[in-house]
Amino acid sequence: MTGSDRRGLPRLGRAALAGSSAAGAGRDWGSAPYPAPQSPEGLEGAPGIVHLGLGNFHRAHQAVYTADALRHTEGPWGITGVSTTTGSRPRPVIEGMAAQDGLYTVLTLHRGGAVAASVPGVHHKGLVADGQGAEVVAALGAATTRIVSLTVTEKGYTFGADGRLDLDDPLIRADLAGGAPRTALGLIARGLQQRLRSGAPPVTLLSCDNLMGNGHRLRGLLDEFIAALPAAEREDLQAYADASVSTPNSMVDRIAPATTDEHRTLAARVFGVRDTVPVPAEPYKLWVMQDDFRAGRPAWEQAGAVFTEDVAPYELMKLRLLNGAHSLLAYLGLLRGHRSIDAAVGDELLGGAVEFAMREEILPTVPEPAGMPGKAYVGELLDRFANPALGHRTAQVGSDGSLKIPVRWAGTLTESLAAGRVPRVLALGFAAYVRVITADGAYDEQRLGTVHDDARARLVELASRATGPDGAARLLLAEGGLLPQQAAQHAEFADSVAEFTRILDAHGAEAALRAART
Ligand SMILES: NC(=O)c1ccc[n+]([C@@H]2O[C@H](COP(=O)([O-])OP(=O)(O)OC[C@H]3O[C@@H](n4cnc5c(N)ncnc54)[C@H](O)[C@@H]3O)[C@@H](O)[C@H]2O)c1
Ligand SMILES: O=P(O)(O)OC[C@@H](O)[C@@H](O)[C@H](O)[C@H](O)CO
Repeated sequence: MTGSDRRGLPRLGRAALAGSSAAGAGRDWGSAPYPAPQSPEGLEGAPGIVHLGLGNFHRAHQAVYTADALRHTEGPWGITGVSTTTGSRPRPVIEGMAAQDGLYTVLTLHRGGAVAASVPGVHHKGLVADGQGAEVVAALGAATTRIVSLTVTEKGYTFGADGRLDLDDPLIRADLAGGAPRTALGLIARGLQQRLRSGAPPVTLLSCDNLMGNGHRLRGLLDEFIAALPAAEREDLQAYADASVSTPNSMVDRIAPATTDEHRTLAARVFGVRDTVPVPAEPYKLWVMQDDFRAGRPAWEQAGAVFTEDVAPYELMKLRLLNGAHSLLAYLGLLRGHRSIDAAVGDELLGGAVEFAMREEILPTVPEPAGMPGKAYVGELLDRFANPALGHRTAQVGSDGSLKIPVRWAGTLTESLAAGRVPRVLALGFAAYVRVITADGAYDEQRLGTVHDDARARLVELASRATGPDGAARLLLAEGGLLPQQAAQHAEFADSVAEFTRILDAHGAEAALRAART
C-alpha cells in the first residue's frame, strides 16, 4: 500500500478507536488479541511520570510496561513525554502524537510475518524542551511527578571522552548560566531546584539508556552539574538531591528500530486508521531494575519487569553480548553490503564470525545472572537478530559508534587481554569501524544509509595524520578515545587490528572475516 492509499482512512485517536471495533471483534488484528488503549479514566489526575526522550524505545518499552501495569493496578502513572532533541529539526513524534490524542500503535513484528498491534495510551501530553523549557521544568518540579525517566541516547548525557560532564558543551554552559534549560541534566537540575523551593516530595530519576550502571552514571553527572552551579545555588540543591532523589540502575531490552513508511502502511492495514507515528518492535522484551523508587512506581512487575538488588550482571550480559554483537554486525555488515541486521547475521561467513565472537570472545567475560544461562542467551540473541520483519538498519545501529563502542566492546577487551586472550573478531570489528568512519566510499552509503557520528570530523582529522596502510587504525586505537589504553598498548591486539585493516583495504571483508577465524 502506498502513502496515497492511506489518505481516505480516519486518523488514529480516541474517537477513531471508539468508532472502530477496537477490541478486535470481527477484525483480523494479527496474531495476538488487540488490547484496547489504556482507558482515560485509568490515567486520571496529573501524570506521575515525566519522560525525557520521547523516541521509539520509550514508546515500545516503558510505555507498554506502564500500560500493562495499569491494567492490573490503577494509579496516577500517566506520562508526560518530552522531546529533548535540540535544534530546529522537525519533531514528527511529538507532533504526530499530539494530532492523535497522544496515541500511537506498537507493531509487534514476529519472525514468521505475523503482526500484533497495541495502543498503550498512557501519554497525557507532550512538551518540547527546546522552546518549552519552562513548562518542562514545571512538570519536573510538580509535586505530582514521582518518576523522571530518560531515554536520551548516550549523547543526551553530555559527557566527554573522559566520561565526565562536558563543561565545554555550549548547551551545558548555557544551562548552568540559567534561563530555560535544554539539556537533560539542565532540565533535571532546574526541576529539582523547583521541587526544593516548593517542598515537593522525593522523586526517582530512572535512566533507561544503554549505559553500564546507567543510574549511577546519571547520578554522577547530575552531581557534577550541581557542583558547577554558582555557589549560591549549589549547596541546597546538592543537599536536596542527596536526601530526596534516587537513581536506580536498570537494564532495558527490546529491539525497536526506527519507523519507516512501511510501518505506517502496516498500521493502516491492521487498524484501518492512519497513524503517522507507529513504533515497530520485536516480540521479546525485558526490563530489570533496582527497586529503589523514592515515591512509588507503577506495578511494573505485573507486566513482567524484574526487580533485583544487583542489576550489573544483567547489564553486562546484555550490553556486551547483544549490543556488542549488534555493533559487530553493523560495521562488518556495512562492509559486506548488508542493509539490515537480519541480512548481516544471515550472511554465513559474517554470522558465523559474530556467533564465534559471542560464544568464545564475549561470553567468557560476562557473569551469568540467575535464570539467564549464557549459552542459551546467545542462541536467543541470534534468533532475535535474524528476525527479518524488523528491518533494523545496519546504518542505524552503527551510528554514534564513538559513544557506543566504549560501552559495548571496551570491557570485553580489557578483561580478555588481562586473561591472556586476544579477541580477533573484536579486533576486526574495530578495524571495520575505523574504515566505515574514516575511509571515503568504504560502504555503499546511498544504498545502505549514512552512519552518523558527531566524532567523525575529529576521527577523520586524526586519521589524516597517519602514514602507511594501517596507520589510521593504529592512531585511532591509540588516540581515538574509543578503546582503553590497555588495548592500544597490547602489541598483539594492536597488530591484529593493523593486520585486519590491511586485509580489509587490499582484499575486502570476506578475506578479513576468513583471516579472523584462522
Ligand atoms: N531502540 C532500541 O532498540 C533501544 C533498545 C534499548 C535501549 N535503547 C536506548 O534508548 C535510546 C533511544 O533509542 P530510540 O530508539 O528511542 O531512539 P530515537 O531516535 O527514536 O529517539 C532518541 C531520543 O533521544 C533524544 N535525544 C537524541 N539526542 C539527544 C541529545 N543530544 N540530548 C537529549 N536528547 C537527545 C531524542 O529527543 C529522542 O527522543 C538508545 O540510545 C538506547 O540508549 C534503545
Ligand atoms: O539504540 P542504539 O542506537 O543505542 O543502539 C542500537 C541497538 O544496538 C540497540 O538499540 C538495541 O536494539 C537494543 O539495545 C536492544 O535492547
